[in-house]
Amino acid sequence: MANLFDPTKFGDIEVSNRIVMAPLTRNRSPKAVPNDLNVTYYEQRATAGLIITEGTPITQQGQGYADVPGLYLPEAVEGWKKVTEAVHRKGGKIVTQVWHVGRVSHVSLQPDGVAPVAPSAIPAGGKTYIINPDGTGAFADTSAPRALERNEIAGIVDDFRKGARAAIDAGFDGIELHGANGYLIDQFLKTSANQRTDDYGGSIENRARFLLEVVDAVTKEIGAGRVGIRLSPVTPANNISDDQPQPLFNYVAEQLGTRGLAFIHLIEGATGGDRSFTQGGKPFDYHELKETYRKAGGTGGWIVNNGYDRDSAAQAIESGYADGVAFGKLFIANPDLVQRFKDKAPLNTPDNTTFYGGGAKGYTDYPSVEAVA
Ligand SMILES: C=C(C(=O)O)c1ccccc1
Repeated sequence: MANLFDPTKFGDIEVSNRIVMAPLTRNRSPKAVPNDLNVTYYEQRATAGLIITEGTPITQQGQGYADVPGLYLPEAVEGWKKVTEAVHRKGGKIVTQVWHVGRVSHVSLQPDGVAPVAPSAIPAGGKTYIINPDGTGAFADTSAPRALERNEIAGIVDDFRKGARAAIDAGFDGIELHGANGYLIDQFLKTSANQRTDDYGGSIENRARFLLEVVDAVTKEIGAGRVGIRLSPVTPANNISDDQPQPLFNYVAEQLGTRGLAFIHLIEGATGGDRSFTQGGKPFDYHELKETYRKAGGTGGWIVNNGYDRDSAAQAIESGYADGVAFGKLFIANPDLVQRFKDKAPLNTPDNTTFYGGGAKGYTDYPSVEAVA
C-alpha cells in the first residue's frame, strides 16, 4: 500500500513523492518573462514530488491576465531555463501548465487590442487583471469575445504544439495541458460556452474534438509520457458550466485512456471551494470517471486536487484512489510542505492579500521549518 512519501512515476516522469504543487497564478512576471524572483520561488518548493507551474500562455492571444509568464517569447524560454535548472539542481521535477484563456481576457492584453477568441461569442462575464496605462494594476471586466472561424482552430492546435516544444526546450520534464477552469479547452467542452453548429459543437464528441486534437498534437511533438492534463468537470470558475458533466467527462476519460498520458489532474468540485459542488442536477461520480479511464487503458497517474489536507491526502493515496494529491494555497505558504507533512509540523497560513501581483512579500518570504530531529 503506497503512502504520500513513496516515489512513483507519472508516465516518463519519476517523482520522489506524491505531493504535487498545483498550478498557481501569481502575476509576478512583467512582460511575460520569468525573472530571478520566480527562480527563487520555484527553487524553494523543489522538494514537491512534482511542481506544476502557474499557467503559461502559448501565445499573446492566449494570455488573459497581466504579468503572467508565457512560452511564446525567446526571452521567456531563457527565463524558464533558469527555473528548471534551479529546481533540477535541488533534485526536483517540474512541468509547466500550457494555457490558452480563450474568452477570459481583455482587449488591452490582446495583440493590437483585438477581441479575445472563443468557441462562441458568449462573454465570460467575470473579471481579469490588467495593467493600466499609468502602470497600476487593476481588475477589469473581461472583454466580449468573437467566435473562432473553423479555419482558425488548426492554427491554435499548432500553437499548443509549439508551446509544448518550447517547454521541453526550456528544460521542463513535461507539460500539463490546462483543460480546466473555464479556459479555452474547457470552453469548447461545455455547453454554456460552446454553441457552435459545426463539427466542434453540439454533440459530446464534437465538443471534445478540440481537446483531443490538442492532446494528439502535443503528444506527437514531445511524447505522451511527458503530457498531463488538468480537468474540472463541475467547476463554476469563469462562469462555465455543462448540462451533463458526467457523460461528457466519461467520454473524455475514455478517449484519454487510449493516449498514454503521464497524468490526469482532477479538480473535485468548485475550484478552491466547495468539494461537493456539482452541475447537471446530480453529484459527480469521480470514482466512476477514474474507472472509465482505467478501463479504456489509461495508465497515467491520477492526481486529485481541491481542499485536501495531510490526512485526507494520505487516505486518498493509501486507499489506492489517487496516485498524487495537488496542493495550491498550502504550497504558497509552505515551501517545505513535504517536510512539514513528514514531521506533522504546524503550517504557515497563506496571506491572500499577496496572492496576486507584487514582489517578494507573500511570495518568497514564507519561512521553512527545520527538519524535526
Ligand atoms: C490559471 C488560473 C486557473 O486555473 O484558475 C487562475 C488565473 C488567475 C487567478 C487564479 C487562477
